[in-house]
Amino acid sequence: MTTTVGSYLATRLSEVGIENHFVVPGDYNLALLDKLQAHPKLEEVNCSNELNCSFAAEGYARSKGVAAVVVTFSVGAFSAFNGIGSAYGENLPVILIAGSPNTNDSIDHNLLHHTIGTHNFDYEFEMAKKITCAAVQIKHAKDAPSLIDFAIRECLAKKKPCYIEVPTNMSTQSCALPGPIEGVLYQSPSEPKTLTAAVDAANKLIGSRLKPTLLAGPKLKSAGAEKAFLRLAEALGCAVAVLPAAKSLFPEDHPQYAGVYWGNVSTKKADAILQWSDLTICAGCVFTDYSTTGWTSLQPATHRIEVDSDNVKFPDHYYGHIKLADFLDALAKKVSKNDKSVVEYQRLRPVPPAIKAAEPSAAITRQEMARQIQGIINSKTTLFAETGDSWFNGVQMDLPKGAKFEVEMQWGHIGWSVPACFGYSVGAPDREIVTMVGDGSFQMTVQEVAQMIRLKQPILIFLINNYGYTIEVEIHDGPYNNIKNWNYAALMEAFNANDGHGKGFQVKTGAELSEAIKKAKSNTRGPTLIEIQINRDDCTNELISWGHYVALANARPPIT
Ligand SMILES: Cc1ncc(Cn2nnc(CCOP(=O)(O)OP(=O)(O)O)c2C)c(N)n1
Ligand SMILES: [Mg+2]
Repeated sequence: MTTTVGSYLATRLSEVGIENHFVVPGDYNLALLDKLQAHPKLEEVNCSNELNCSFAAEGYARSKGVAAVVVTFSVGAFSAFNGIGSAYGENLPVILIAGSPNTNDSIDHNLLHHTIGTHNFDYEFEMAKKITCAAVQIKHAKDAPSLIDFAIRECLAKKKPCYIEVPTNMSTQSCALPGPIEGVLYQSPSEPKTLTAAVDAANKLIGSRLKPTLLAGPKLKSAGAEKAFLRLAEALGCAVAVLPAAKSLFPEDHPQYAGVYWGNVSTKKADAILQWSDLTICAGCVFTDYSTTGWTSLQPATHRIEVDSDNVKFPDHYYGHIKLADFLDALAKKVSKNDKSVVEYQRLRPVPPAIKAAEPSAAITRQEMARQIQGIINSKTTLFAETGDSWFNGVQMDLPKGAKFEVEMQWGHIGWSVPACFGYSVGAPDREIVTMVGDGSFQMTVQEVAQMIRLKQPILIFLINNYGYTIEVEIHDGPYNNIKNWNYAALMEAFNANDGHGKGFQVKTGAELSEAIKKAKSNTRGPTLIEIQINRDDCTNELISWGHYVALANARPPIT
């Protein structure tokens, strides 16, 4: 009894939890697409192009935990590489599957279409190795089971993308049947002796400091350590802040929550309490020029314990092969309560300003826009914040219990949010998705709104039209930040054609915005795009300040 390479791959994708795979067909992957589509528990989702396809898979992995994107050789894969770069930087297990030339062609020394016109067809595989944790080429059917299992196992264990190249004449070839999926899912546990040593060292250091705090980072999610982090927070009883890319990973209605720590553009005075603290346990944190506001907010190493996905770093010790959740849980069982930082935080916590509704007929402002968006966020909302001033508007939103926040701050590809929220929604149709995206970003990946119409997704898109690349303006302005304006709301008519239910509104006042939001709420058969026209310089003061420090960091002279 045997199976085929294509069916083997389909079985494995389904067994790891994938129900929808994102595709753009091409002659090198058609036979494979047939095999995937034939699987009773797999349903393909078509995308408009491979860039959006890879971002849709990246978004699906955010809601489902793992994703697959299937493209054709070179012309497809090269665009998909961008979303794979995002998955790598954002720690998301996305399986990139690329159709490739017939295995006889390299032997016959043929030149082929969809290649760079040489006899070497391995360049894509070589490139994929650089941006994935595992890359395999299936050149012989008998190797398919081991190669597919290896690539998927690495992808899931490391929470990084992998690459599986399937020649066009391989999908229908016979190969051995798959064994239990446990052989792919198995991951070695934390090394017990090292775990105990690290927890004892942490407990001792925490006990030696007066006012410890906790900082949540984005890797908490990929490590599945959010609950363990909450347990440690409640065992220690200290103030808890989150990095911007970790917003919503700790409940914002929790009495210990102290805001988003982002240097001098932090929310709720998170920067004050962390700078007051003499030790911060940083769990799953990623400190970059953007997340530290141009390196202005990184605490001294002597004040940090850095708990990463599989290791713990102290100022003077390193402990490897420890899973993040195991360490947090074991430490939660050891630490004594020390609530000094949360007591101090009660003194520092700013009273939220009461933002009054603007004059309904006045020209809409960013502040009025943010006030009204805040008003629709509920426990079922997943808020997507695109690169741009949307980052700062999004980070400042208060999230009720259950609300989630998605941002792509590591890779930062403008336009990510449109295909990503589309893919996320395929994986989590019960979530109410609200996306904040600027006009410049929207122009990059707008086509996937048409796919939202096709799948009747009631996604609400706030398109902030400030007539250009405002985030870039605040970092470093020039003529290149001016873009051609579109009639964005009118796009929905074009995308609907004769069978769609997408709605588009252009709003210039607070009254028009609240009316458009009402109509969006009743549009359950498709997406609603609300284009909000605001002044080019009407941005958050946080963007201006952050942009200033990032520009300074970019401008550092070369070290001679
Ligand atoms: C693929 C890609 N290309 C260029 C950039 C650089 N960049 N980052 N932000 C921007 C402008 C974003 O403009 P918008 O979306 O209009 O956002 P706002 O800041 O709200 O105006 C650029 C051009 C980028 N981040 N990603
Ligand atoms: Mg803009």
